[in-house]
Amino acid sequence: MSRENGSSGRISPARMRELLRMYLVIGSVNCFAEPLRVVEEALAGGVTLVQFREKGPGALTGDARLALALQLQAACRRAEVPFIINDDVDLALEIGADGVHIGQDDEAADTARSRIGDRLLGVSAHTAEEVRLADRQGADYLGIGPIYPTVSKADAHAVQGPGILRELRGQGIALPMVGIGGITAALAGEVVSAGADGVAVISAVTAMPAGEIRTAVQRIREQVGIR
Ligand SMILES: Cc1ncc(COP(=O)(O)OP(=O)(O)O)c(N)n1
Ligand SMILES: Cc1ncsc1CCOP(=O)(O)O
Ligand SMILES: [Mg+2]
Repeated sequence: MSRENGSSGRISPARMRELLRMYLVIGSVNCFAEPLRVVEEALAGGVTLVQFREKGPGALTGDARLALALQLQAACRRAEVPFIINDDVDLALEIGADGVHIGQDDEAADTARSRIGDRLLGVSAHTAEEVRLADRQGADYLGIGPIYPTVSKADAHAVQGPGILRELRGQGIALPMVGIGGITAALAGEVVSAGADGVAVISAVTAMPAGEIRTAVQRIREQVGIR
C-alpha cells in the first residue's frame, strides 16, 4: 500500500479515517454478479477500502479461494485502494495484503499485530472494554456493529443501533471507527452523524446487479460526505 509520504510505519489515524469512509466487504457468496466485476464496479464508484471476507455456506476454499483473493487484490492495486483480509492472517501474509480484519473470536489482536508488522489491523468490538483492549493491542481501526439487522452474517451479535457509536465517542474513544451491519445509502448519514468515520457494507453493494453498483457506491459516498 502506498502511503502519501512514502514512509513505512503504522498508518496515521487521519489517513485511516479517510480509508474507512466507504468500505466494501466482499465474498463470493454475497455477490449477485461475478465477484471481480463487483469489485471493479465498486472501485469505479469510489470505494475507499476493500475487505475480502470469503466465508459462510458455499464459500470458496483452498486454491479457488486463493485465486479469487489474488484477482480481487490485483483489481484493488490497479485502483490504488488498500485490500485487507478477513480472519486469515496466514492468507494476508501469503499474498502481501495491506492488512487484516479480526473479530473477538479470531486470532488475538496483539498476536495478529506482531505477525503483520505495520500493515492495517482492524478489530471488531461491541463494548467500550473491547475497544480499549483492541486499542492497547494495536488496532488501527474498529469495526462496530451490527448497527442494524443484517442478512449477511448468521452469527452476528445483537443489533446495537447507531447509539453505540455515540456512546463510545462520548466515553472519549478517539480511535478510527467504522459502522457495519445493515447499512444502506438511506442509513449511512445517521451512522456517520452518530460518530463513525465511515460505513462498511456488504449487501448494499454486492447484492446489486453489476450495472447498478457504481451508482450504489456513489449514493453511499454522498451520504457519508464524499463528493
Ligand atoms: C469492518 C468490519 N467490521 C466488523 C467485521 C466483523 O468481524 P467478525 O466479528 O470477526 O465477524 P466475521 O466478519 O469474521 O464473520 C468485519 N468483518 N469487518
Ligand atoms: C460482517 C459483519 N459484521 C457485523 S454485521 C456484518 C455483516 C454486514 O453485511 P451487510 O452490510 O450486508 O448487513
Ligand atoms: Mg472474524
